[in-house]
Amino acid sequence: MLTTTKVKQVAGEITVPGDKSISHRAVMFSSMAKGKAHISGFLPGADCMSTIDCFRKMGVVIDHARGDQVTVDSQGMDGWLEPANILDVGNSGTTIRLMAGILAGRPFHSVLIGDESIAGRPMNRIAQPLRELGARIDGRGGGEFTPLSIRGGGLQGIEYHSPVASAQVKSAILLAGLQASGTTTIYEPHLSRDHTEAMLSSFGVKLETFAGGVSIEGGQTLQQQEEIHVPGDISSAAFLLAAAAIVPGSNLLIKNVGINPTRTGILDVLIEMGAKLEIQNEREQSGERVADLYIEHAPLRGIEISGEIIPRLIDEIPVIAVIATQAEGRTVIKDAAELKVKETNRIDVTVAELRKMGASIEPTDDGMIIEGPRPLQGAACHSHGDHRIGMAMAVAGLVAEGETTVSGAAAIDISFPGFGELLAAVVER
Ligand SMILES: O=C(O)C1=C[C@@H](OP(=O)(O)O)[C@@H](O)[C@H](O)C1
Ligand SMILES: C=C(OP(=O)(O)O)C(=O)O
Repeated sequence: MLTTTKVKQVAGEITVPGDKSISHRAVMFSSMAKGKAHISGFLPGADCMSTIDCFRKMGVVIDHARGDQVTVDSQGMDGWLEPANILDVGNSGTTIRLMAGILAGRPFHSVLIGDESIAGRPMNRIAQPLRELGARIDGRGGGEFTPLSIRGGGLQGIEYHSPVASAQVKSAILLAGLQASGTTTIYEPHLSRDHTEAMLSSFGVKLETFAGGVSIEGGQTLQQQEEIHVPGDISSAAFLLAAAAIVPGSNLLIKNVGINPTRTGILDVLIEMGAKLEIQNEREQSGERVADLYIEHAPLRGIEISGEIIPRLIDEIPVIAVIATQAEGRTVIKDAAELKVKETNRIDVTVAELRKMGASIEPTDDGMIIEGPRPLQGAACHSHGDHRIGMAMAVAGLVAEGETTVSGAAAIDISFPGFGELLAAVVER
């Protein structure tokens, strides 16, 4: 259980754990390449540990002796063993969908399962295009749900128009396309995070990105990277930025955060809402933009958030709703129906939990509407097993009268181990 109470200030200089999306890909791509890679800044969260576990089951030697340091030693994809047992992705949507794309190209049989939350998340969004590429994929409910059974190999490139702006869909198809004959092209309605494209490029794979999509030529070999540096996760930084944005008198510096433009919607939103935010010391590291983020509290106003920005802040919406409760006026979040198929239905769960604290928040078909500012009262909140909900409610507790308890806080370890301790270190009571 995590408990928070009203604080006087949020202040300090901190770093946050490594980026989850980039950590997954660092393990995946160095396992696909032949040779040894060292990863620093790796996120030792439960989701990325699930990814490590899957590759170990195929014979890749992965050493994770210290928190954020990982060494991968692989024979390359052609040297992987057909897994003798099921591959368990735990709570990780990124692991199951990207693994499915990778395994679709392997000439063997594999079975992917996950936890209860994964069991309810849609898989035909990847299984159907992977079948078009030639993989044999089946699962419960006509292939929509886990367990997913994959018999891969013999792929042929396709052209695919994705109905959703999803990096997991795009990545699964690109990773299968890399193992197919001919060209694979994927079009997406808005640009989703492009860490797969960026990291594949640093492994020497040629991709062609253009407005609306990306193409990959099959049969290319990944060149092992000796060193991969993972920046701090902007999606984790978002909870601390939100805390500083809503608690009057706050000032916080978060160093070494990834600021890939496909992820910085939260920064655009904070600036538009009126927070004083500075992006300092911008630089490049392992093919990704990195910077230090400085934020000061300032009066906030409600805004509309919709369209192309949604995929650039999709995981930050629960905490954006928390910020909106403290902003003057109405915040409208639209075009975010994808929230319904995350670890929980994040529209319903965000609304239910924030209402317990006295927020004025209405769910809509594709988002939510929040009226602010509203004084919040401490409440008995629940993560519903969703890390981002747990952290969002803990942040809301920093401006609420009385005590806010978050049960099911263990889920926070999925993406942000040490969150409670870090938050405690920057608040002044
Ligand atoms: O590719 C990734 O690393 C991710 C993509 C997003 O999911 P979708 O692709 O389903 O939008 C995001 O919500 C998830 O946390 C991580
Ligand atoms: C949706 C998320 O992750 P995943 O899809 O990998 O489970 C998340 O981290 O908020």
